[in-house]
Amino acid sequence: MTPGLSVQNLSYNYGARKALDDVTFTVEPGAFCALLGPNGAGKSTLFALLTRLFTTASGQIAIAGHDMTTVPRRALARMGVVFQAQTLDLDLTIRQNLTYFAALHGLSGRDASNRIDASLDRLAIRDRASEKARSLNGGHRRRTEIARALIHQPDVLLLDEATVGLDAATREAITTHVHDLAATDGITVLWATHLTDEVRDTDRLVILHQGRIMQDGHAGTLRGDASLQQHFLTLTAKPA
Ligand SMILES: Nc1ncnc2c1ncn2[C@@H]1O[C@H](COP(=O)(O)OP(=O)(O)OP(=O)(O)O)[C@@H](O)[C@H]1O
Repeated sequence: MTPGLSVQNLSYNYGARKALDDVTFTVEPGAFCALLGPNGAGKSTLFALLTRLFTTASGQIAIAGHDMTTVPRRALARMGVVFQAQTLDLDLTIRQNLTYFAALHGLSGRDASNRIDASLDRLAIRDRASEKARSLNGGHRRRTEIARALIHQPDVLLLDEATVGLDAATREAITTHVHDLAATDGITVLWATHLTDEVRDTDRLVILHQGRIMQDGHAGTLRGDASLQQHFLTLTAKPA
């Protein structure tokens, strides 16, 4: 079966600093994969490579079977992205934000508006569609960004620290929404975080530390009898 996401032997340096060192993992279609790493692990660098903000001659990336180096437009077309930094136009309504994004993907008219409605429904925020983004709280802004990332019906959804700055209840709600996108809609999800409470035992888990993959498997199996928090701290603890 073609993986939803495939990363093979990916390395990246900032000058002399190695940010990613021979990173290899694949995510099966429709799986929720948590990419867990402390600050500086290399998650943002990996996202920059996955979204082609950066390119590297070292290693391969494929999105739903499309190679990022040889057919980048096809690969990018199959991907939805939610970046760490907020990217809505606060002076536009939710619907206007999504319509603008749809147009960038060549979608307009009834097709665009049907897809926008479906995406807003998926994140349970259609009733807020005519409000300006500025009037929404952080959780609803994030939901809008996730809805926007779904308009072109991607196979793979990448989220980089999507819950940053949100309170515990809102983090839980967003995490649940995104788990549902994998479980119900069959979207392959890569969820980058440094927060162990966002990872469920049934999730696929890739632990990244200092640019290298430390562990890759089922979260529940990897943590064993320890809490994931304890397990993660033991793996990534810096020597005093
Ligand atoms: N522009 C840059 N120049 C030099 N080094 C950098 C640059 N950007 C990142 N790094 C270094 O590369 C490593 C990986 O950084 P990266 O931002 O990818 O990690 P991260 O896991 O996303 O961390 P965070 O959660 O803090 O964003 C770190 O050691 C960081 O200091």
